[in-house]
Amino acid sequence: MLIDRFGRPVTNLRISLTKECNLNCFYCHREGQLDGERRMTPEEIERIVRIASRLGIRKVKLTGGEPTIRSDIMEIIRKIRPYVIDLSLTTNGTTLYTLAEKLKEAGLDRVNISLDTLDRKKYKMITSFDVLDQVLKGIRKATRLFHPVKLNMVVMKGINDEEIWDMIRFAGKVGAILQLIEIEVPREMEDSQFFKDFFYPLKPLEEEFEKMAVEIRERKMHRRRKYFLPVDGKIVEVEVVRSMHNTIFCMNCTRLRLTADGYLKTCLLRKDDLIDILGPMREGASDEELVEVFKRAVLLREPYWK
Ligand SMILES: Nc1nc2c(ncn2[C@@H]2O[C@H](COP(=O)(O)OP(=O)(O)OP(=O)(O)O)[C@@H](O)[C@H]2O)c(=O)[nH]1
Ligand code: SF4
Ligand code: SF4
Repeated sequence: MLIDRFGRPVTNLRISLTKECNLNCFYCHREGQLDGERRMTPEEIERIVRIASRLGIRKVKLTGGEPTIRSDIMEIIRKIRPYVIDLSLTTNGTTLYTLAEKLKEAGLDRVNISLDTLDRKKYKMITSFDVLDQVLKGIRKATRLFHPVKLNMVVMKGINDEEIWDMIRFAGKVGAILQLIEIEVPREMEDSQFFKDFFYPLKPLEEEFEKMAVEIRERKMHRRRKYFLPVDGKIVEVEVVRSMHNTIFCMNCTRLRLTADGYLKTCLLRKDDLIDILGPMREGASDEELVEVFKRAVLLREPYWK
């Protein structure tokens, strides 16, 4: 197993399949990617995942941009399936209505779907596209096929903070877990107008959850807390993703990232941490040499907030 200088094991790989997206959310961080031209093929992704699995990384998350806009998405899933024990995908949900069954057949275990609002006008304002109905249909289909399905709500002051309880009820109705996500920015953006305008702290809400939850669980990863809340005669699972200035979150970060253009990346919020793995691979590096590339990336890892 790979363990970094801070004693953190690396057990997950987040693979961005493309930085392109069919939506245009105004807060999007595109997984912190730069504008590279290269793109990994399914065979190259498979080889990287195979080597990662040898090193104890058995959980893989496919992300973007929007990962399902790649026409070879099913091939990628089929190819990496044998090396992985938890294969998940984070999507904006726009394609799920048509693709969910095929994703399942290809071997995907579960999906996380972005959904910031249930209001059609607001959805369009946030994403620039009037496709809320299409996404809701996709969510309903996904909940019939995958367990669990998580809904990702980025909470933004003055935009959707008043909808949190409606979203909790909606998650309960469709049988999904709701993830409430605090806006996160790198240090250099903390004084930005964007952060000042939209940051909505989730701590007070967590205190409310603590009082009413019938059960609270803490995940190993990021030590994120999950609250089981009694709402409308159901128990709804709500997970809180609160990363800004959260040293405990970063000390329990077990992820390595792989950008769509083939660089290992150690942290969502850093820009100085890219280690090229696709380049050496295309120049004929052996598996052993690629293991060394992984080890170099792991050496660079450090908690962002510490
Ligand atoms: N700072 C930070 N934020 C993260 C990290 N992982 C996820 N997030 C935030 O959480 C959001 C949702 O992440 P997802 O891609 O759905 O995955 P996840 O919830 O972390 O993963 P699972 O719980 O395993 O499904 C992301 O858009 C980020 O805002 C991380 O390692 N660091
Ligand atoms: S759906 Fe996700 S990747 Fe696409 S623009 Fe919105 S936040 Fe970014
Ligand atoms: S170190 Fe912290 S900010 Fe960076 S990816 Fe891990 S949890 Fe996120």
